[in-house]
Amino acid sequence: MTPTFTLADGTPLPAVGLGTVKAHGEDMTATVGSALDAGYRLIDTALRYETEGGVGDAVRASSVSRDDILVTTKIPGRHHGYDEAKESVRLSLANLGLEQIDLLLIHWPLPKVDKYVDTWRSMIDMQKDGLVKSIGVSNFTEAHLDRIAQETGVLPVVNQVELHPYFPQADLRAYHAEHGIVTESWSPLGRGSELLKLAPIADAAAAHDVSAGQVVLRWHHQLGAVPLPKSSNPDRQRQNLDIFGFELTDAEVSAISSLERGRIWDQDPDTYEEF
Ligand SMILES: NC(=O)C1=CN([C@@H]2O[C@H](COP(=O)(O)OP(=O)(O)OC[C@H]3O[C@@H](n4cnc5c(N)ncnc54)[C@H](OP(=O)(O)O)[C@@H]3O)[C@@H](O)[C@H]2O)C=CC1
Ligand SMILES: O=C(O)C(=O)[C@@H](O)[C@H](O)C(=O)CO
Repeated sequence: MTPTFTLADGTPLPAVGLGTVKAHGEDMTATVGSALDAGYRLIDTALRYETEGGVGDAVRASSVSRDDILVTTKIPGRHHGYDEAKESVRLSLANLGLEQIDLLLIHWPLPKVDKYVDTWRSMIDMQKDGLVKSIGVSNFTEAHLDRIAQETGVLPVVNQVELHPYFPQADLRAYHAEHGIVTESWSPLGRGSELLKLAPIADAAAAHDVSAGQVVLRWHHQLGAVPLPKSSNPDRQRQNLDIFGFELTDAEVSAISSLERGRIWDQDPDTYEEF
């Protein structure tokens, strides 16, 4: 069984989840189905990915109990605002074919649009109404988190952010730890880039007789973050979940963190917009 973190609202969150940004032509129902068979219990989707249908089909078809699966989805920029957020959830529930969203996130803060506080208020109310179990955010900076805390008194239980060896996010992780927010890592493998071939990662893989991908995902775990690797390949899915049988040394963790050079895609949450 995959270990879990406990969210501030008491919900257990699996320590690794499956990302579902779709490769061209991919059958997401098959991808999520094989992941559930492999032991994944946390599935990350978004209205914007257009993969909610495949995720929901796989969850409903699976022999794994619905209660044991945690489905995350996200409110896109086009649905920021109090009423718009409710419409977003109505669409997501219909796409997923599920009664409740387990973890709902604001996908990006879009500070220039300046509606993320209203969106957050709507999510607080939807949680009270039982449409949504846990509420969190994605791509929020410390300033965005401070603002929703000040204006609503409610902190997110999760902040899902870009995090990989090129961008370890030490300051934001420290803020999260101080405020009881669990860090989720998006693009945890740097999208399977040349990053996986770099010396500190390849050396640790050889030392522990595991793959480079497993080393990077274990590095996330030892930083206290929950990686959401995407793979449609059943062998890599199993490998990406199998990171709890070895431990990186402090020196290996530091060497991997020292690869830091910044965001890969130049998506600064203060300025980046997508709808
Ligand atoms: N909140 C946000 O703003 C964002 C959230 N996300 C979420 O994070 C998830 C993961 O991020 P993503 O950008 O997909 O990138 P990842 O870092 O997860 O990389 C995915 C790529 O790596 C390959 N891969 C998977 N496992 C391995 C392995 N062990 N060794 C080598 N290559 C591997 C995959 O190919 P293959 O399928 O063939 O295995 C795929 O091409 C997304 O799917 C999405 O759910 C992503 C971006 C932004
Ligand atoms: O995949 C996501 O969740 C996103 O927010 C995307 O915008 C992602 O960052 C991307 O692919 C941008 O090119």
